[in-house]
Amino acid sequence: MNQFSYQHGQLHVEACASQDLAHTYGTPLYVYSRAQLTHNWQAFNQHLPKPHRACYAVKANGNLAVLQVLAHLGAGFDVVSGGEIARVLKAGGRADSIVFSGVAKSHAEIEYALDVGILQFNVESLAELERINQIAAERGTSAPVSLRVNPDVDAKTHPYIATGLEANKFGIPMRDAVAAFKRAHSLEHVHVVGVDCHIGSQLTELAPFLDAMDRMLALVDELAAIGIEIAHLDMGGGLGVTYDDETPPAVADYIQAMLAKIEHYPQLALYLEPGRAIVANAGILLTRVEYVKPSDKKDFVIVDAGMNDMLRPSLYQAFHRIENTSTHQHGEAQKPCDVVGPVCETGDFLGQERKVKAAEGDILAVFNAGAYGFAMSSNYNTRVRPAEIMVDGNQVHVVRQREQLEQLWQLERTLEL
Ligand SMILES: Cc1ncc(COP(=O)(O)O)c(C=O)c1O
Ligand SMILES: N[C@@H](CCCC[NH3+])C(=O)O
Repeated sequence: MNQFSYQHGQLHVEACASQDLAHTYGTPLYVYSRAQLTHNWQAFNQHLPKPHRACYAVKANGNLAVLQVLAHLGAGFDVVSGGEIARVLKAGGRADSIVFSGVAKSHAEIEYALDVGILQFNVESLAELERINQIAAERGTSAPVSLRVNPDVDAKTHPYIATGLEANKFGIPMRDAVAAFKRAHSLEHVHVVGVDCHIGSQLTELAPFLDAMDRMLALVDELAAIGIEIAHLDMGGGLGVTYDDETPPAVADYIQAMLAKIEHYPQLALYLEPGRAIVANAGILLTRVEYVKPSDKKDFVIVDAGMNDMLRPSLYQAFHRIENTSTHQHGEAQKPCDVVGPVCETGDFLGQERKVKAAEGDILAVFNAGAYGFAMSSNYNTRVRPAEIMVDGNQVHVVRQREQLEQLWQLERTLEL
């Protein structure tokens, strides 16, 4: 029997395999599935025939093996730093498939992106536009730019991951958009290829996407009327996944609804930047129970993964399903428990008020951990970050070694006062 399967749309690791993996590779441990990653990618790709395209948002999970799988499948990439460009290239991704987002692109990052020849800059302000033009001029070249416009649409998601409201720092306000495009059109060393927006992450309804698209298309019409032709309409990422009981639209419905809107725009290529929807359910986090500390109202299940390994629950009060993979633990606990980590913060928890029955040494699985899991990990509390492995059929590959405490300590010792 295959030890790795997909149940309820999520990577499922047989109990004995979880124990083996935890034993062999140590905990905390991120486990990714190549098959699920491939499946998720295909769901996007099959509905986006050329010239449309999906550019995977590297920030969700920048593991080189993950990027390599996607590069082999012909993915484009959405990046937000020079480091992410370097990773994509290292993993075999094509420079001319990269869109570069982010509000604070530095001189060095713009130079690097121009030198490797990316597909487009998603420009977030007039000041950035001028900087790109100047750097392109110094290099005797012209930069492909798409202007990120803030459509002022409520994405109905957690406020920290809503990006398309006027109050957010992202993009150029819609009322300034036409003037910004005129300016871009007039500059000698940039050429306008597109218009872009990204309204937020973990969206579970279609309406905000379509609302934003209507506003973007009205802008495309307005620009056409003054002779500025737009080739790429980049609608960003944001499609949500089921962590608990959310019911986000299916990928096919989401894409088809968008393509229907541009039916009468034969010149437009639709670009999407999915992150979470590609990797979230392709990953789990395995963690070992260190102690169980009873108290009157609830128990604390203290595990070896903390907020430095998996920040989402602490930062967004995000829900991740947690299961005990140890076979002797059947049924639900009598009392609710908080699954908490080793970090010295009260907000260091993976789950609260759960009914996880657990004992010291058990291995718990935290589901849907493939997106913004390892990617947001840190060395807080001078803790080492976990290893990452990828299962490919019944084969297991270590795709990032666990950091070693000795190395971390060594680094500390080399720091000079
Ligand atoms: C510009 C941009 N594109 C794409 C994404 C990916 O979003 P998601 O992982 O929700 O698909 C993000 C993150 O929210 C983003 O800021
Ligand atoms: N880090 C967020 C998603 C934000 C993506 C960046 N715009 C999360 O874990 O849900």
